[in-house]
Amino acid sequence: MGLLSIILWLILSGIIGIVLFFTYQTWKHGKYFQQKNIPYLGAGWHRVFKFLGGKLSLPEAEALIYKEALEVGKGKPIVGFYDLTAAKYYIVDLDLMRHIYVKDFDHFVDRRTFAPLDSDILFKKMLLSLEGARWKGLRSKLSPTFTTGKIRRMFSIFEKSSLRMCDLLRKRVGPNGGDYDICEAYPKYAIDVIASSACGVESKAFEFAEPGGPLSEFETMAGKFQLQFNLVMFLKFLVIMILPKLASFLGFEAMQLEPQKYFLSVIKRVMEHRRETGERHDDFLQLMMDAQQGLLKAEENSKETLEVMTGTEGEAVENSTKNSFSSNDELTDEDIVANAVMFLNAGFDTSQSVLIFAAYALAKEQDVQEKLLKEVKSVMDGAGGKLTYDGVLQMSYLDMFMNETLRMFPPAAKTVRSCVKDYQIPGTKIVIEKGSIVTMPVYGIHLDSRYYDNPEKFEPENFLPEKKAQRHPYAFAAFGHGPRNCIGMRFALIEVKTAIAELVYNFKFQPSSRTQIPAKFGNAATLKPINGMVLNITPRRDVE
Ligand code: HEM
Repeated sequence: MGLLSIILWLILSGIIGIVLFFTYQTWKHGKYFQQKNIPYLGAGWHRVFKFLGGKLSLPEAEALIYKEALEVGKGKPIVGFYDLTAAKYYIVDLDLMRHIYVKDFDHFVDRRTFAPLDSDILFKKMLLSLEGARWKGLRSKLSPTFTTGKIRRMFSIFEKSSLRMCDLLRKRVGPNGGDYDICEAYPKYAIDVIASSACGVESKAFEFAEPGGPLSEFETMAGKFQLQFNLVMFLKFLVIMILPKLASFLGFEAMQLEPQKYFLSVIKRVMEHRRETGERHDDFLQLMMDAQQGLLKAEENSKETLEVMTGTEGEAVENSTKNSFSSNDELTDEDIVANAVMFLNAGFDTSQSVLIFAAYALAKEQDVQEKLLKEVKSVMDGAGGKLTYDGVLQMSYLDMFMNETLRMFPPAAKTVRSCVKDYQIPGTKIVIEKGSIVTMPVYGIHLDSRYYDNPEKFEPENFLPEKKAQRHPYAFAAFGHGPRNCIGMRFALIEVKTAIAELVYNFKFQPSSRTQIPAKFGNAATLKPINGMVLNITPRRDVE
């Protein structure tokens, strides 16, 4: 037998081995759910092949899983499913979600565990990936930095960056307007805001804005964190999830090492400079440095800090849950740097995603844009054309508009929890065992006609106070819920509202002949259009 034949046999045996492995796992998990009398969705090979063949984007796959889960579940609150890495409980009932997110949170403190790889130097210290008591300690330390008072002090950062973005748009479309791919401007805005507010540095994103020219170093490095799922990435993550030791041996990383090292050195330098000079700034880095010194102690028990910490407003959280957050852990310099990078990463990707689809919705729904303009103009004209923090809070239609954008285009299609102690589903005999993974759909419920009359239609009125009051509060989950929800929610909402208010005040958005309607999604980690977002944008003369 020649060498070529041996290689071919080895490859063939490998493929057969992999197919047999996944087939066995699919069957094994099916048995597991069958014994528990839980409907089983299987591994969804049709979805996997369509996704790998480019026929189904990640968000579309999520929407399909939800649809199939409702069909297979036939009214049951929970469905079993195997995602090629583990068996998962898929929750389709909003009351059960409330239990998992909030009421019985003590059983679901962690996200999905996957051992951080040796190469991920910062990842393992980030709030996003920490677990148990260490996560609780850090969440309690970071919560005072995300209250509205702190965000108000950062407003000048949003304002400055949004004006820079308007200047860029004017340059690109000229005085008479033209077609423009908004996917160039929004990452610049998002990185400019988050560089100043999280890392205490200027991103220079708007200074490096020659068409076709290089991006600033900061923007380039942040861009390297953005994941695009293709076959290679899919296989890499499969190995990281199933065989973390092999992944470490092969030098795989969940988060790219080059930008981790870059941001580590940039932020450490800023911290050293501040310590040497005593210079202070209104940003997260300063707040974390203050927390390290114990200077935020007085605020740790304020009502708003508790709301940020537990992700709840007016929702009952067990006292045991609240109390378990207290921690004497020191905040180290490494913790500060890791979490500044995490804010950068979490804020950069999600905010630009929301802004892209907000602009798309404005262009497509001209009546919505007119209503929004009316509100923005009345508030900003009253302040001499200036946007203020209080002005943004006054804009109730803008608030509804942003929520509707987040409903139809949530950057994260699902949330995940890991069960940390056995949990009996209320009213049933079903026990979710410790170590199991629980998935809560976001995109699916946002498009469910049981919760929204006309879910495919963009209608900010869905968020009128009376409509919200009639709806289950968990039918909207763009920021997740409960103590493990998005800690940056308040910050993110002001950030995107500021940008949209400035843009609507200064420009008219219309579809161009190159606008893809309906929008088609790509396979980035957060919701993104597949081929950019070209819109027709015209400066409004009456505000020049
Ligand atoms: C519109 C923008 C944003 C959206 C839609 C968003 C959405 C989310 C979602 C869905 C989660 C998971 C929640 C859960 O599991 O229940 C999350 C977690 C998180 N987000 Fe955001 N996010 C946004 C912006 C930001 C910003 C600007 C920051 C920081 C400055 C941030 C920091 C975080 C952190 C640290 C976590 C993990 C919290 C924890 O594990 O305790 N996010 N976000």
